[in-house]
Amino acid sequence: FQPVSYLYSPELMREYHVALRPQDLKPHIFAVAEQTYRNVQSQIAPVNQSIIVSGESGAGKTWTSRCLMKFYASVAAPVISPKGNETVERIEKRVLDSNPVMEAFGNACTLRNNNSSRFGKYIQLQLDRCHHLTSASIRTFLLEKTRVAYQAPNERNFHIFYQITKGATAEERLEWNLPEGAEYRWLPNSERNLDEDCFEVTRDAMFHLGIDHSTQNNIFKVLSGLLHLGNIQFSNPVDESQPCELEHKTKALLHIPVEELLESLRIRTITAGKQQQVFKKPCSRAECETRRDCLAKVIYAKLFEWLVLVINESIYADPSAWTSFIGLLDVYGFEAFPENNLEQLCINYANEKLQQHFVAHYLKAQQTAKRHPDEYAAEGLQWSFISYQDNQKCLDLIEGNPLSIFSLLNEECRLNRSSNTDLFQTRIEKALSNNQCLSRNKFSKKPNFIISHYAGKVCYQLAAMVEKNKDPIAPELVQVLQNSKDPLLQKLFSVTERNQTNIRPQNRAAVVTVVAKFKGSLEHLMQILNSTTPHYIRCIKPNADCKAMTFKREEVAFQKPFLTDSMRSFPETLCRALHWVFRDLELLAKLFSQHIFK
Ligand SMILES: Nc1ncnc2c1ncn2[C@@H]1O[C@H](COP(=O)(O)OP(=O)(O)OP(=O)(O)O)[C@@H](O)[C@H]1O
Repeated sequence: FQPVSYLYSPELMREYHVALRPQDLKPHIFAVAEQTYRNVQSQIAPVNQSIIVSGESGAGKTWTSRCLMKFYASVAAPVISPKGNETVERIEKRVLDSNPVMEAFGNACTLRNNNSSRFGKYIQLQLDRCHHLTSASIRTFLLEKTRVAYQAPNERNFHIFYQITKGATAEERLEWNLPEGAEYRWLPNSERNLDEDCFEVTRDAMFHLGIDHSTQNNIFKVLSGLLHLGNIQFSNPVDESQPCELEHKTKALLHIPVEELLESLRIRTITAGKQQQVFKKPCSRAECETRRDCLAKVIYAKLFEWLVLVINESIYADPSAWTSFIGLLDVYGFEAFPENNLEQLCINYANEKLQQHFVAHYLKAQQTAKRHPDEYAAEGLQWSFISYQDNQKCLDLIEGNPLSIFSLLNEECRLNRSSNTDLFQTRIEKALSNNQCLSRNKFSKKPNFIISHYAGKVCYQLAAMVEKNKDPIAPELVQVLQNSKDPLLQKLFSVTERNQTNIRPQNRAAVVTVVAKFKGSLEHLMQILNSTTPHYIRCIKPNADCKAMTFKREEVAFQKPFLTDSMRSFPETLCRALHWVFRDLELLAKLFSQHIFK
């Protein structure tokens, strides 16, 4: 939590790059980076490489990924600039510039980390025949879009909202409708100033990536519109047949006439009967709020998706221009909050998958090491048995066929059952009770289930989980966005985009659920990872309070990367010994400091 500049300096990069045997130097992420690069150069199959950066929230995954990108931008930089074109930034600069933009829009201050990535990222650095960086591509996973409209206590919205409200010039404030000192409900804890609030860095990077000033202006105006949308508050009408009232008057937002906007938020259109008759029904206050939040989330998610597309266009090259790649994976770490829902289930599922990948690779590496088979045989251990047992059980519970949490969640969505969570809890328990990874917090009144993950137990709340999985958007809301006169919104919600949004089906046609989409994209990622030579970097957080130069042994020991439940029994003697030595030392240290000195 304190930059140590020489640790990541260009000189040190060079030292690892030119070393005869980088592994003989001090352990460093540059040693891993250099080994990975040499693997590509050696051309031994599989030539393509991946570095999987893992660790809990705030441990340093994003920081490490940034350093790795800088390393390759330095050691694999192309010798000449592309076609001598001075107006285009060099590829390595554009690749590095993707970081501040993605972080401004996709990171936020959470309880665990001031700069927490709220999305997963896989970046492929593509190299030509001479192993020079020619291009790159970025794939993102599941942005936590709920954060736009809801921020947990003591957390913040995405950084970009603070950047525009703090960094806009007087003229821009006028143009973007962001008066000085105005208050926004969706901008909590804005009095906290973070390094991540720097607007200039984001703007410069956007410009280098080809997002001109006028498009930037448009983006920031839309973001300001979202902040104003969050200030719209509804109250119950005196006459229930009337739409909800507004607590304060509101002006036109997002280039949508105010009447049109309010109608879409407060009145539901129902099409029913054989003749497809259209009825209009005022929404309850809670429904109005849900629709308002939904509108903000769908806009922000589309904007983020579009930004990734623009960045990709800026760093893209035709596949004929490159021959190999190094992939860097930086996904959100394992999460266990006091309240967990669908977002955490997906994040932890991703981590479970990666852990399985790690365990499989680690075991394979051990298996191929000459001396090992006898050792295992002596202990009566079988490979196939050890590899996956706990991990696989947990994955079976989450995504297995035919019955799993995911399949039951999808079934609830398909049958449009979302309100009775008690019944859903019973259904889960009935269907999956034979899986030892499943349990329940019996002391909690709220319907829930507990999954015993490789990294620990997590209790998930069932309330709203089915609805989140459906992620529906009312057709009226899409329509209002399609009718907006805002050029960016027109682009994001062009009529052809219609099919890609989960418009709430009038009939019960299947919706593509969040978990189905997430599972699909993760499986695709695993296929890519499985076709590469993997390398792992495990980040360890020195203390949970993010304090500079503070190293808490107990907290560090708890993050031990190897001794997960499935690994504890393997290879038994070694792991058991290590595990107990570690624990005994901790215990002794504690006893020593607490009692003996006293
Ligand atoms: N090598 C380092 N040197 C100094 N500070 C560091 C280092 N690595 C991480 N940090 C500090 O820790 C903070 C958290 O790191 P980072 O954002 O990379 O965590 P993360 O693992 O990506 O977390 P999340 O899963 O929440 O996204 C950084 O903002 C920085 O202050």
